Amino acid sequence: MSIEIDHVNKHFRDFVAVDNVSLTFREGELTALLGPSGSGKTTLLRIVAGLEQPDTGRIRFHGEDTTDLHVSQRGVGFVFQHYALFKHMTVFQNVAYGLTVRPRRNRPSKAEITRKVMELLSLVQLDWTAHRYPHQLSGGQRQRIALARALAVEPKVLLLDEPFGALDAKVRAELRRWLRRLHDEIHVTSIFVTHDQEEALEVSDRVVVMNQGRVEQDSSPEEVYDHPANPFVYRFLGNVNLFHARVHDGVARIGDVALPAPEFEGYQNEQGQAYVRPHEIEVFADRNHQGALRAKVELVSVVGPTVRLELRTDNSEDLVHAELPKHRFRALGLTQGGNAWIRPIHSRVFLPDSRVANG
Ligand SMILES: Nc1ncnc2c1ncn2[C@@H]1O[C@H](COP(=O)(O)OP(=O)(O)OP(=O)(O)O)[C@@H](O)[C@H]1O
Repeated sequence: MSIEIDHVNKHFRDFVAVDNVSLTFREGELTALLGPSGSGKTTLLRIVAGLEQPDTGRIRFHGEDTTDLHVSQRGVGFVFQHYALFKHMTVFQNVAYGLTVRPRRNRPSKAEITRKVMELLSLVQLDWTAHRYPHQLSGGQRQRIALARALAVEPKVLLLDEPFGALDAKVRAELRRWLRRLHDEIHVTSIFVTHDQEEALEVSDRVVVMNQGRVEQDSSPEEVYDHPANPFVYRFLGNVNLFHARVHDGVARIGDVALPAPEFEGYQNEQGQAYVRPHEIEVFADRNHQGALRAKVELVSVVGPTVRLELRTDNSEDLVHAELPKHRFRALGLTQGGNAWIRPIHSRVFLPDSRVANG
């Protein structure tokens, strides 16, 4: 079931929560809606679900206009961050709930419900918890049961709003890999709201980046990370260093370093900003590298196999963040408080009016 959001607007008093958004979610795809708090992700998801009405614009499921359909008629399944299971019901009863409350004529037989619930519980790998109560499960297990419950009614569309938001980092990471594998099995069109860029990049087929109610970028996870559409997306998807750059005839110059910027072929002497990720900064222990800038190592932090450095160049107020493998750091013999030489090896330049190119 594909979903189409067509020129949707939503205001709360004079606050614009969703600003003229048009998106198409393809059948069977898992899409992440990614953005900072307050960017309108949840509001958009609620509009798709039918829990909220848009001021203007239409929602279509598989080409059919559902804008005025009640939530119960849209065939959507939900999992929310705090989607509490019914405490007084066992896991089995929770998952069976959506089927047992159906009117008699649509209700499957008892045997059929049992078969279906057990099938779903084994899909989420929790069939052994069928007779437990929610308080006897971990947070991660509860969210998997919430997902099984959402799937029990065979939704055409699955909507997940920060489903792992309340869990600790390790469980979160495990569950998102699990969700990816599960989605590969069931292929239901799914929209997943998150403000965690790593989660979005790892789980989804497609990432929609939102900011202030608008869509900033709509592409594959690789594209969003490797080719951010604008400075907002660049900053939102991880740490970044900014350098002044002069763009001239397909070349971006950061100090004495010249980096190819073929998209700026034909541009003359434009001033822009070069965005350089910490792992795109080369670090040396000596000065014999063309164009390298001298910097003082202000902070060294070791994070597992990676070393993060904070450096200050002679003529910059801003710190430069660099990241390198621990073995490389050791081989260089750098020390906190000592000198280093740094050189950007890749950048993406944005001109002040947001004209874009790769370096
Ligand atoms: N019912 C409401 N009444 C008034 N303002 C609302 C209402 N619902 C949402 N908003 C506002 O609309 C904006 C967008 O909210 P929304 O929940 O969609 O953002 P979000 O991107 O999902 O953020 P978060 O990640 O914090 O949940 C917020 O500023 C919020 O305060």
